[in-house]
Amino acid sequence: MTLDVTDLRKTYPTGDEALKGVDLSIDGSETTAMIGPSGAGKSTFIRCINRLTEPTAGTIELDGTDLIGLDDDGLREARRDIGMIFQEYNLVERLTVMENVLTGRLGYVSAWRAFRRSFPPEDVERAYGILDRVGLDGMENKRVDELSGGQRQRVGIARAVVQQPTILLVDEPTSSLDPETSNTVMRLLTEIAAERGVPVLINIHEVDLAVEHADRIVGLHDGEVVFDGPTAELGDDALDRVYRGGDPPESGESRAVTAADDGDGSVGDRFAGDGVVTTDGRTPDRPASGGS
Ligand SMILES: Nc1ncnc2c1ncn2[C@@H]1O[C@H](COP(=O)(O)OP(=O)(O)OP(=O)(O)O)[C@@H](O)[C@H]1O
Repeated sequence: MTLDVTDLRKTYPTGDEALKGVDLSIDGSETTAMIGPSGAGKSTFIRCINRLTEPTAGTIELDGTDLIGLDDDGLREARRDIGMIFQEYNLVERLTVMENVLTGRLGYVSAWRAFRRSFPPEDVERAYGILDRVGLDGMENKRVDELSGGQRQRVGIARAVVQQPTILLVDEPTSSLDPETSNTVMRLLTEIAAERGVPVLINIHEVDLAVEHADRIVGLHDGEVVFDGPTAELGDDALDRVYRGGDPPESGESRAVTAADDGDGSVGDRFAGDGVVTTDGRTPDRPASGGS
């Protein structure tokens, strides 16, 4: 699977230029974390890829197919390949865990089956297997409004994975969760993606989580990529550019110091989001609990 995004631009009708020409290529099965302050354009970028938001200009090629040129049928088919996991889970509250997970198969069943929510036995079997993998075995008949935040996000992961996507796009998966649950969800997400050989792109505020779980970091600032490199190369210069703005490095200049050069603690300990310096790695405005 290869995702090739070229010169992606999005200007909202309000005049907000959320993306100002973003280039990004993802292939293989690496985990890429997209970091950046609030308003940098992270959500807009992910939403443009599966056209929940219409881009203003640019190309988005998934295995050579330009998603921007697709009509409704083409888009529906292409979206099967893109598993989405959302910040607020986007589950149907009054439905059970199993019913929510099976909505991941809606793109594969006929219209009448979709209408009746009637799924072939192999889909149900696949859903059981994935629920087991995300640690929700035995919970398939619970309504999702009875679950904790961490459990809901596991349902969100299972729903995306049952779809058998070729890429996973994840928008702020942990922003409603406490730090420990956030860590568990990130680990689950990256392990499952690796097991299935699927690349994953995760928007995330918390730099400490990005550094711990991602192979590659893309830093957005004000709609532009200001850092793109292996996680080990994310250092102070790069974080300054991402969170405080500033000129991109001149050619020939080292793009970043290594995290190992930081001296008094990890990168994530000092930049937990939006440039706020903390000592415990938490994003200060994150809710204290979400449960697991
Ligand atoms: N529907 C919209 N209409 C108008 N402007 C929007 C809309 N959605 C986002 N924007 C603007 O686009 C810019 C990028 O927003 P976006 O939500 O993509 O950033 P973000 O990096 O995901 O931020 P956060 O981390 O807070 O979610 C911001 O200036 C925002 O105000």
